[in-house]
Amino acid sequence: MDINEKKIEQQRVDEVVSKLADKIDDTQAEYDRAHDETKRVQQSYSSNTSVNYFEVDDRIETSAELQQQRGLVSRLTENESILETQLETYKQLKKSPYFGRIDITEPGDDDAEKLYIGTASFQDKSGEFLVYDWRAPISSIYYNGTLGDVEYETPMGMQKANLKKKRQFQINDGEIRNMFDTNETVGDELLQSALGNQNDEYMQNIVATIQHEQNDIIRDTKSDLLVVQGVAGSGKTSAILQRIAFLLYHSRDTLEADQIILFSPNRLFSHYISEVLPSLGERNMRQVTFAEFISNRLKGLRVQSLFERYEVDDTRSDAELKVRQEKEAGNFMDAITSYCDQLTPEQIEFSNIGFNGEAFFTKSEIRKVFASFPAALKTADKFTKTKNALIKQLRRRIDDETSADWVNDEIDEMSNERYHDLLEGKKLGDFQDESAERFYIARQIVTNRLQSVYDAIFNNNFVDPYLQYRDFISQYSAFTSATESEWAEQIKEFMNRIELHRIDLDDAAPLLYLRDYMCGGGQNNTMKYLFIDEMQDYSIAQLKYLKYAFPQTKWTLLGDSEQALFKEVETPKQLLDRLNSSFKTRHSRLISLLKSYRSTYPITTFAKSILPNGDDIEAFQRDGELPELVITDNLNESFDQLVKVVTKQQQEFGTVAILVKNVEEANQVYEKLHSHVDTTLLKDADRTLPKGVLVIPIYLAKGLEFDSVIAWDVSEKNYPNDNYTGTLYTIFTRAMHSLTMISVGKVTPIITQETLQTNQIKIDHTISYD
Ligand SMILES: Nc1ncnc2c1ncn2[C@@H]1O[C@H](COP(=O)(O)OP(=O)(O)OP(=O)(O)O)[C@@H](O)[C@H]1O
Repeated sequence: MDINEKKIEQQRVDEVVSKLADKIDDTQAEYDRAHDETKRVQQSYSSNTSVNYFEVDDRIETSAELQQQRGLVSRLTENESILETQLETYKQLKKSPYFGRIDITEPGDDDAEKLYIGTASFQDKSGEFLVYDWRAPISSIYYNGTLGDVEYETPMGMQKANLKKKRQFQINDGEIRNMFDTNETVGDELLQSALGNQNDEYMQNIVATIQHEQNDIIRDTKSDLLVVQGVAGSGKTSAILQRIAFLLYHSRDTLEADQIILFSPNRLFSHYISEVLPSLGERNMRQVTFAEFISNRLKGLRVQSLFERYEVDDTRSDAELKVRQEKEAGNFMDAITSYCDQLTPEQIEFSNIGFNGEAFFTKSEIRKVFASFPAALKTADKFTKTKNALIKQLRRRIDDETSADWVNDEIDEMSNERYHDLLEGKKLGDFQDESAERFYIARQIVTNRLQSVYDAIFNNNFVDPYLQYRDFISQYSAFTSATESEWAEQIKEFMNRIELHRIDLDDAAPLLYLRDYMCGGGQNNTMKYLFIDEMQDYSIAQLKYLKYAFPQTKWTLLGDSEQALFKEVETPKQLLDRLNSSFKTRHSRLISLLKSYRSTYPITTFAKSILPNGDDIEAFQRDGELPELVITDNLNESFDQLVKVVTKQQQEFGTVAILVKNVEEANQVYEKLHSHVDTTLLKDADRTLPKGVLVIPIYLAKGLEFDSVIAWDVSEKNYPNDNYTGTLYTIFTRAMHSLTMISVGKVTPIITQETLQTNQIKIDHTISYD
């Protein structure tokens, strides 16, 4: 490109950077002022709380004043945090103000307008946009349009324009490192350079290089159910994160970050992606793993995690697997719905509500209340009415108790502070006289004492969901592929686990659904968007439960049917058919991503060769070494080779991940390795991903990537059949730059002779790195 052109662009960058510097100074001053103000109010707030509370009037006035002050402090803090975010955004922009430029003409106007696009928008004092946010409607031209006539969507409808030029920049610390004009979505040069970098502790945002098909996912605002089937490394996770940032911008008046929930595969992954949204000036959405979410709702029970389940999967009997398959199907959940709809009072497993070791409400009292409502009402409505009736009875008993001696004694001995706390929210004039106030306080005391009874009613603890689930299964079992005795055995096991306060993953979603649907609870109506990454790891029953739990959400499901661990690979079509028959949504859309960006060309080419439909996957053209396969005669030799490979890889790469099948293997490899090389063994509970040499069971490495991957023991013994294709594929595709496989003896049949002969990999029997 013309040297002069680059000079002109650098001048513009300098101007923008200088204006940003001014803006940073102004915002910093404003922030400092806001901070001082908050501090001042907070100080006067704490001195106000120490006034004396002896006189009734004073007491009540203080309470009202305090509330007002609390409101003021929270408004000031909010203002302060807005300024802080702005400051952070301007500082980021100053380093790299933009990455793209588009020159467009509007219909009827021949003068081309130059628009610069960056991670956030920036206006000068006159209000002129020096940088457009990448999410602004007009910026979509940068991602979608090729030169010529283009259209972009605005709140007022589609607009036309003519795209004259598209230019890309790489700007670091205010210096243009690279710039070129392109007609593509985003030219390969920039992408090459982004992908050539070494792996980082945190995932990076990709806004400068978003690809056309990824842009479709990011900017979709119409679908209620958006399903993305994307091959490994195709940018699914990246796309969801930029999508969240886009939605927060697009619906900024109506959508908050905590109305978005992302179900992620594991905690390491949560940490790995945690910086993407802040780097775009947005707050993180809520993030949770499915096991965490379920455990929260089943307090008191230890829910089996997906990892624990993988660990015991090999030991499951056929009967267990058959029953499990039934429990994971959509039909099972549908049957729960009908079962609950038809329950009679006699069939419901009520239990006593206790207090101080005695029954406060007996189950027969509760059943009687329940049965008093019209049979035609929905079961959940009858539950709500039952709860209201019980709460009414509880209130009456509270009123009766307020004049008890113990209550009077407690008031007399109460400190002023406590008295004041109990008066919280009351205003001057709310009480007629002192005895009314005393009655109010007495009521508060008894209410607090009986809080556990109230909680038990509120939380539906007057029904035993486990016995109810057992009853449901005993009715359901007759109509399934498993025999009644097979079911009976599983129910027994289920009840045994409950005794030990444990529950298997496949029982958790149906049990919760039964409890919540029957009692009419467990729904979150404020959440607006739900994202599920690695959707292939969810059963339809689990998805159905989430659909019930978040009825008002739009769904984005992402996954790769080929990366299903420890089960046969399901074709995308099969997976989608299952989803479609369960999610009867009005606007659903399927987007397929077939291009893989993460790994080098040779790694992707090899990895896809083990898949039945691998030919559909397109490898991004990035050079690298051929994957290497080391075959040894025995375990000891394999460990020796492992040490050599690790030592060599370490010289070149920041992270070397040894990916293994399960915890047992992880321990074994770690034990052998750590005396030779500094090694970290990663466990389920780990939340951060260190650099260096790591040993990780594959299910913990889902969604992650590493500079160099060593696939441990890819032998026939370890991966005997097609059930492991998805597992191996997931392992291979974690590698960004280098992949080495070590096999103790004969290689797994998943890597076929044909693959081995087609010269896409380097095979060594005994390799030496001397
Ligand atoms: N448009 C892009 N620009 C730059 N980098 C990209 C782009 N798309 C994807 N990448 C990079 O490719 C790698 C894989 O992306 P990501 O993890 O989002 O893929 P994925 O489909 O979720 O993968 P998997 O299913 O294998 O976990 C990441 O390093 C990501 O930064």
